[in-house]
Amino acid sequence: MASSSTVDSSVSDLFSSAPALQSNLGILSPDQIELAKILLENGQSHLFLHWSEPGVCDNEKLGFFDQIARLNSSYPGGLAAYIKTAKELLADSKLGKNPYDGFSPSVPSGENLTFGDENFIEMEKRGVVEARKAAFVLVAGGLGERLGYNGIKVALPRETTTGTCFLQHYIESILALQEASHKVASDGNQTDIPFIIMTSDDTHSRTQNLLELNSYFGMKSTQVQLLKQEKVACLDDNDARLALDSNNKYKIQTKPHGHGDVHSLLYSSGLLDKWLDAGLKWVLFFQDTNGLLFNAIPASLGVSATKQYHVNSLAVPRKAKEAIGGITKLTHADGRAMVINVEYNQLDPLLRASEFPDGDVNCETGYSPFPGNINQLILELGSYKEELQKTGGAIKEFVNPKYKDSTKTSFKSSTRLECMMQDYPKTLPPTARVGFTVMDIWLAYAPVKNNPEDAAKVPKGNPYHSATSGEMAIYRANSRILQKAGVKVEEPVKQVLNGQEVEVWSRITWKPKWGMIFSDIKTKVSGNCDISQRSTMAITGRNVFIDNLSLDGALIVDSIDDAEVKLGGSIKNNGWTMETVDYKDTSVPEEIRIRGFRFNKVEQLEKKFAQPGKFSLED
Ligand SMILES: O=c1ccn([C@@H]2O[C@H](COP(=O)(O)OP(=O)(O)O[C@H]3OC[C@@H](O)[C@H](O)[C@H]3O)[C@@H](O)[C@H]2O)c(=O)[nH]1
Ligand SMILES: [Mg+2]
Repeated sequence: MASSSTVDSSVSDLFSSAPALQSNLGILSPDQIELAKILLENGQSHLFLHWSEPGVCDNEKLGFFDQIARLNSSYPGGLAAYIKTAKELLADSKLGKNPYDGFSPSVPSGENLTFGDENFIEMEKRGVVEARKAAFVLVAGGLGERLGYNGIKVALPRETTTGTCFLQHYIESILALQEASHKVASDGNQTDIPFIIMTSDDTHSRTQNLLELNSYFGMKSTQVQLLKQEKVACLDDNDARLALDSNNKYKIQTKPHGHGDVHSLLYSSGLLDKWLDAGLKWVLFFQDTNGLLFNAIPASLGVSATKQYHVNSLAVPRKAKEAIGGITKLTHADGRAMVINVEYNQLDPLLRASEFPDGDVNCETGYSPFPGNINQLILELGSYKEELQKTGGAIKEFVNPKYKDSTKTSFKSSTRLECMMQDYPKTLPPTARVGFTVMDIWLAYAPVKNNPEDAAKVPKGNPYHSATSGEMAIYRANSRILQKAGVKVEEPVKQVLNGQEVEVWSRITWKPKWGMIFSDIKTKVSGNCDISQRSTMAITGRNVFIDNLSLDGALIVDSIDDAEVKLGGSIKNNGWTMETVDYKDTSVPEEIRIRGFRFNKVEQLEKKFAQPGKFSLED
């Protein structure tokens, strides 16, 4: 037939552009030949230039196509779509095209929450009611290059008073919310809150091991699910020619695609339908190392529910030039408008190119007028699924090549497309309800991103985002929350640790099940209580009540749920002192030395209540 012979001749034309591949067609399966066609049709014949004759390196050749098959299936639209988008974005980048062309930025207005006031307390209660209809998604595929820690970030201690790691704290927080939510549920719905963790080849097996070694920190193993993101192909030039690995010419170089992958992974996992069927309503996304995050979750979920937001981003006041994105209203000349994160490296040029000639600077409040994105997103499940059905979970991408010179014709090293989860709203229709919720930094945001050396160089007044500041922020938040609940917690002292000046507050910690929301915490505190600055207090039990307690030293209390324990009276001991440690001192474990201090447990009152009943400290 005429038509099939045309096809055949165009196919053989295609393969004649890569003779080394053509001579190897006999070792390839029909599927592999299809993949080869896709590559050739998209300008990738250079990949086969060095291929040896059949019989030599055949296993490597099959391995090459295994990798191509993975790269093709893990990207929405496959490699053809990846290469096409790459060509377009590289051309725009070469022209220096502004990604926000036609849009002018302005300061958006959002919901402001003040910890402890009536509205905040109401929002928290509403959030607890909603929590049993939520699923949590942690993006933890990043290497944490800025921190430079050798392990996975979620295994780092959130604080070293108890040594609880981030992942344990997140799981215990979700379980505490689940339990609190089931308690107030009127419909008898007692489903478990799903917890999804996005990993990558860099973090997957270590995350899995951490969970298994610790029995999932108390969660059912079926409640937790890991979704691994794949890396994407690197690009060598403006024609989007895929880059070969310099050590193995049968392998494509790959790099991470960014946290935006979480949307296509969720979409292709089939979980969204499952969740809708189970009556879920919210998907909450969060990042690997914010130890304060769950202080902000209940109230902001309450805001989402009250305002019926399809998208709610959590934000905090932002210092100019701080490495967090700015939430910005972008209005197009044609009338379109959206409220979206502008990433920290793009905010200054965008502002300078419009009505903000000074760029990214603080205003009279001492903060940038643009709220800082902490990348905690609450999405309404129904509209989320509808949107992903249209996009397949694809998120607007960007490319950031480092050019060799101003001709922008070659790169210093290969580049790749990237995407960010907070760019999800970019494709939403104008009818979507997109909002954001601003909270105090001390309450809601203390990420661990910077290594000690870089943290010490952060401009004065800007947050360090280090292991030191991350831990100190936990003590500050807990101290302030107890102050607000009526405890006289002594004011902090200033100390320099690993070259960073921080406030050192009393080392107060508790388990999420002790107090998840402020109204619960208030029921756990009564009478005249005071805690001195040099004190340590760790509560790991649930029904523990602080009542007329005066603490000057260290107090560690654990109890079973059926034990009701009163912490009262005057407790004084030598306590735990803080010893400074230099981050360069490799005789100290890495997770400790990056903090710049460790505890010397000189003396403490340690109590464990393992029997049901009512007790006080004297028992
Ligand atoms: O490919 C990736 C990259 C990153 N990640 C995860 O995404 C999270 C954020 O990664 P990074 O810490 O590198 O992000 P950045 O600090 O560059 O910026 C991010 O957090 C601060 C916000 O203000 C920014 O808007 C947001 O992009 C981490 O939990 C990381 O593990 C992935 O899961 N996969
Ligand atoms: Mg990053």
